[in-house]
Amino acid sequence: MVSDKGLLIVLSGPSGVGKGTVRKAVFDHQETNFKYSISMTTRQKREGERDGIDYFFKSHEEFETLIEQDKFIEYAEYVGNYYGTPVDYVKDTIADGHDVFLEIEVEGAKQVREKFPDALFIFLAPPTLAQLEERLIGRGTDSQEVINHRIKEARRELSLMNLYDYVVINDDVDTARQKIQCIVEASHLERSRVENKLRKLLLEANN
Ligand SMILES: Nc1ncnc2c1ncn2[C@@H]1O[C@H](COP(=O)(O)OP(=O)(O)OP(=O)(O)O)[C@@H](O)[C@H]1O
Ligand SMILES: Nc1nc2c(ncn2[C@@H]2O[C@H](COP(=O)(O)O)[C@@H](O)[C@H]2O)c(=O)[nH]1
Repeated sequence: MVSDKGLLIVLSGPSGVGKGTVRKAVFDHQETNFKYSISMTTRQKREGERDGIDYFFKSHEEFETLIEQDKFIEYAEYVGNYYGTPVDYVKDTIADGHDVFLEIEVEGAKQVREKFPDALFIFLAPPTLAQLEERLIGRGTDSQEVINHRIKEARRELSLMNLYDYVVINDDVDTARQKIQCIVEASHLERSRVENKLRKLLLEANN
């Protein structure tokens, strides 16, 4: 029985689609049981980003040592940098009964699927590629060269959205937020239903 455990929620989608924006809207909107797993990365800190809040910023060497020590649930190289999800935080937080949100790219999500088949996989898609590029430009955090590289990755990532349990189009932040909340709620209800059925079957088998 796993009913006292939290749900692992994986939110993927191309860079700039709005994963962070929508996730913050979900967290701000309701009293949640959600926790956000802060990733580790070797990417340079952007203006305004804080270590331990946006990411845990690591050197290349530090990250590779953590890989050797098996400290990640998943990790991937994306546009020249490593990104990874710390294993201890996720396992402990789920065990404490909290739902944990991961915001990760698709290669990492595939690794999570292998290790946590019961996790919930949601793909956030842009209305169009042109709007995705506009969002990346509008965010003002990356050079045009990096944006071009991210858009190239986005084409590949969009071709893999069928691997996810749900696809939500982020045309409007509040609508996307509501859809994600409904999906999470429905997943909890479904999990309770299956667990109740299992419990009943076990009771019957023991009598
Ligand atoms: N529905 C939307 N309509 C218009 N702009 C949006 C929408 N959602 C997010 N944005 C804007 O798009 C930009 C990228 O959003 P955000 O940083 O949340 O993307 P992300 O998917 O988390 O990116 P990354 O994966 O690179 O961290 C931001 O400037 C944000 O304000
Ligand atoms: N596989 C993982 N991908 C991650 C993780 N943390 C973030 N990301 C994804 O990387 C890209 C780029 O992020 P940015 O902050 O440089 O814009 C984006 O798609 C993120 O979702 C992680 O732990 N593992």
